[in-house]
Amino acid sequence: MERTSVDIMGVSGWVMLQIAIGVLMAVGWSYMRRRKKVKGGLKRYEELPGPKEWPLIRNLHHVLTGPRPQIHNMWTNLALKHGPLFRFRVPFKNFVVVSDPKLIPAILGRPGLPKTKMYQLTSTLFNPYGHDNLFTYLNTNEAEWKACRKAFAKSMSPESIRAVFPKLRDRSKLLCEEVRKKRNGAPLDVQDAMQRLALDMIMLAAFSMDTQAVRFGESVILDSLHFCFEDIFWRLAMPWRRLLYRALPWLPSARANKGYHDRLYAAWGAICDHIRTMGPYDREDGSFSAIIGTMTEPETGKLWSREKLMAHAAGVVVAGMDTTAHAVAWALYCVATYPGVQEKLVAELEGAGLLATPSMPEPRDVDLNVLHELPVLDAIIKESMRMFPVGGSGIGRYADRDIDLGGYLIPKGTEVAVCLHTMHMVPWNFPEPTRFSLDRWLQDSGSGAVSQAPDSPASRPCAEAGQECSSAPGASKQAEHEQQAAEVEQPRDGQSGQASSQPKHRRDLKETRGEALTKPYIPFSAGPRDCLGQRFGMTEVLSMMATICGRFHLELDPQMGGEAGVLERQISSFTLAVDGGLFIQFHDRTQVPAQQAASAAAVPSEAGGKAKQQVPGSPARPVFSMTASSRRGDLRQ
Ligand code: HEM
Repeated sequence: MERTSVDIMGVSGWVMLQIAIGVLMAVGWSYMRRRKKVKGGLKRYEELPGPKEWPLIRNLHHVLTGPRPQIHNMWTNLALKHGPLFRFRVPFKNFVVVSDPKLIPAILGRPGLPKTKMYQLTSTLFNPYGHDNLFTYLNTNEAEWKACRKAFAKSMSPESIRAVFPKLRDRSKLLCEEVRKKRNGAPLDVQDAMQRLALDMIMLAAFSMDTQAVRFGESVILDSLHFCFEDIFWRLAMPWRRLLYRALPWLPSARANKGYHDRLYAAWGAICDHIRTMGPYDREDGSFSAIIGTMTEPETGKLWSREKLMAHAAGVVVAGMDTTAHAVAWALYCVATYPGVQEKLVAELEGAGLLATPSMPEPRDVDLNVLHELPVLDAIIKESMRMFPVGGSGIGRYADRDIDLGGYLIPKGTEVAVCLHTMHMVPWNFPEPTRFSLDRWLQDSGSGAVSQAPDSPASRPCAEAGQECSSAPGASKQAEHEQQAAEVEQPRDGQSGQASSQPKHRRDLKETRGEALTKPYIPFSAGPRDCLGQRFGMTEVLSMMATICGRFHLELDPQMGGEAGVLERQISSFTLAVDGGLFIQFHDRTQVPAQQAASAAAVPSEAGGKAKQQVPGSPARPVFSMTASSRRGDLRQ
């Protein structure tokens, strides 16, 4: 058949014209839509600064390069290049990364943004039934999150902490005895040792259960947790892994995977049984067991099911153990590594009667009041949590609607990351951010005595929020309960028109809270989803540090390769950690050689600065460790 001149490859000119018009209309519609959205003066997401994209994979190469997952460093380095608000895209996911404190209220405040779905990936750690817990609920408007947050907050009150404090202190002393007996002077993996101590502490405080992990025997919870954490990361990298295990359950790795998960769930189950057998509980009992053991379903009034109890009990153990352990491990690293820091701390502990010496092998017991009077220790912990925030790689939120962030229109569906490491390590938030400096947190009265600077970046947010969280573990925190309750009961956006009906102190809290949210120092996050256990966690960290540093002189083990070696081996895991272990030598102060004691007594005027050089090639010592990576070996088989 003869074709007309406008026939192209068998398609008539008329059809071609219609397609062309269709394409033009689609382009025009999308252009108009964008124009309409950016009408309010907002710029488009695509206009945000950000790293150069490659075809198809976009920015994925940034994640895939490098020997270890160091998401925190990646975000910080990109922020240094592209500024406090930048875009980052991988196939099928758009991110925006924020390190401008002024933008935090829109993300972490109220109404703020919900947590990203990534949090729910961790639910396999807590129970096999898919129940959520405080950590994995995505939205602050979920009734269950509100009820749990309000109820659990009671167990973190100053009175509850005071009641369990002797147990916490005695457990730190037990760890010190074990190390003295078994590993004096030998390299100790402080990540492992502090996980053992933090596990014992949370189990004793929350459930009155004694896991005796500090005895350095086998720990089912720690071993299984390490494996199950790793499984989550492997599932992210290889989403088909779970299906493969289901399809081929006889594979050795599938069997190992199931075995570790089963053992973990059995351990959580044992906690639930213990909670139930300890009941019935007194109405006045503020312990975590009592609170969680009496939680009921709002519809039926029945006690929580065992499965749900398991999700929440496990959630508190996991959230409270790994974070505290790594916070202490990093603080010990700072004491052992940065010049002048240990000497300043020793002088302070000696002044408070907390230093062991050959003539006084058992120093005074740490108590809550004395912990409050140790500004140098407090500053060390704060500075260490600034440079090494354990929730380092980020607080993940999700734009559930189009939002205005810093004058840019962030489209619905974008992942919004507030990386704590980036917040703390960029010069627009902290001058000379890579320098470890206690002076950020201390003021000198002129007489040589130091105290906490009243407007230090840490004290401001807590004091203003009425929390006194990180600096005053034993202080009276009047109205805290009401505040915690107010947080979950009242919206904080000031839009609801309910403000005038609230009691005055609640309104004050609400007003100051907004400002506190714009502070750059947020190791415990900020806003309604900030850390539930921060008061308890800081009490643990302070008492562990005072007890350990009062009894041991610390030295970073030469195998770590000094500061550079440690920084190179950092990994963004559930918490910011050191791959392969963080080895520090613990030298008993009651037997410190004379020459070391003399150097410890010399207090330099300025603590901080660059790390000491380690002596290479020191003699090999027995290594006391059950490091994450040695456990990881199983998984790679
Ligand atoms: C020094 C120790 C600790 C640090 C640095 C820390 C840090 C954090 C951070 C950054 C978050 C926010 C996580 C996110 O949104 O992605 C968080 C949440 C949480 N933390 Fe902690 N934490 C510590 C100790 C504890 C302790 C001891 C407990 C319990 C006893 C605890 C329980 C929780 C819970 C339940 C949440 C979730 C709260 C919610 O979403 O409503 N934490 N923590």
